[in-house]
Amino acid sequence: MDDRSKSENPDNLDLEVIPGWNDGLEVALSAYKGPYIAGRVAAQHKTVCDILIPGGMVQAAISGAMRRAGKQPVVGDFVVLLDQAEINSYTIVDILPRKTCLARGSTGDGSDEQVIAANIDTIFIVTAVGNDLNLRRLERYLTIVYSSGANPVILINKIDLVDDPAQLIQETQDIAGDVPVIAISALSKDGLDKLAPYINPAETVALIGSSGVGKSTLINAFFGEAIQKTLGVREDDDKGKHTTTVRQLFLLPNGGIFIDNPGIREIQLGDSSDGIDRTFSDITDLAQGCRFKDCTHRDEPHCAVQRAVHQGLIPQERLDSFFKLTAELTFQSEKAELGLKGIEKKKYKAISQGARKYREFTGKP
Ligand SMILES: Nc1nc2c(ncn2[C@@H]2O[C@H](COP(=O)(O)OP(=O)(O)OP(=O)(O)O)[C@@H](O)[C@H]2O)c(=O)[nH]1
Ligand SMILES: [Zn+2]
Repeated sequence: MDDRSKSENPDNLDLEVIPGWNDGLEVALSAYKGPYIAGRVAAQHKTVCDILIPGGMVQAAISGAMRRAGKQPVVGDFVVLLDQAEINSYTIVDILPRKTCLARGSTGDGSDEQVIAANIDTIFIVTAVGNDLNLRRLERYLTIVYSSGANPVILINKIDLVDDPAQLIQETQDIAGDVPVIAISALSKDGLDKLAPYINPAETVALIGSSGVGKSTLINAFFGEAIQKTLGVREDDDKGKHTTTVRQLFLLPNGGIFIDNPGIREIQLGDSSDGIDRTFSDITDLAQGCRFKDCTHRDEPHCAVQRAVHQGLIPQERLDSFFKLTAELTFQSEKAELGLKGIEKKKYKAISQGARKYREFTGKP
């Protein structure tokens, strides 16, 4: 194998296969005949991507045709590269089908969707005891993860700060359905062993959660040592100096893959009624029993959802959260359609009213 434009191999970058590669991708790639190879995007820069290929890391820009088609690879993508040995370069010519797709700002119709990362299998939603443990916020994150197609796992961090976490875990499990809820302390490393079943060879994981919940601490505690040693992205610039790129995709010792980047860290609710339906499957299931097909579950007669709330089967706060997330999606689509700034004001008014009602209802600040 030649080593043109390949980075120096820092640690065990001697990959024989592309991390996360599978038979389905092999089939997709087989449509390409000729000097094409596959790779996986490890980091995205302004004009080029760092791409893992068997044997190392290369940099490649996207082809003109892809640019014109508005196709932009993101971290985690499997791509097809044109290998132009004669001019010492690789060009990204296609993105192989994405299994999952983490996006923000979607209107649900895909028009202004901004994809942040692709092909993540499992997303750890990190929250922490104390102020951050907000069930409504968790519903929001669950919606994001379901929309992406990845499997959610909820982590309650900083468990060292409470005496008896049982109730917190139960409350969280109540809104989480089948989603695993795991109590951990990134600081004392308590419970970290329970994450292992979700980190499997050739599977890709990522963390989301608000600022301060302990994502960096967890990465250092759980992935840290492993990550420092692997996939150090070092490149030689043309003067032979090393430049360090921001790492975004890491290989774990068991062959698992971990993706971390600022876009994922900053993700907010973006997407798709599909995610809402799954997060609130209790409500959408009940809605089948409403008399009116277009029931809004607010004040229609014979509303099965309202009935369940009155019977105490569904907490009012959960229904409010459902309303809020649904309204937010509608808002995003309206905004995209009309491009009106004025809607922003309407939104903030509605949200602050919603928040006030929530406070009145729960007595929580
Ligand atoms: N008591 C306790 N503190 C923790 C734990 N994990 C993290 N912290 C503390 O929480 C603070 C925030 O942790 P970070 O790891 O920086 O949080 P983050 O989620 O990465 O925050 P951003 O970088 O803003 O996204 C730090 O002071 C940590 O030391 C834990 O398990 N227990
Ligand atoms: Zn109804």
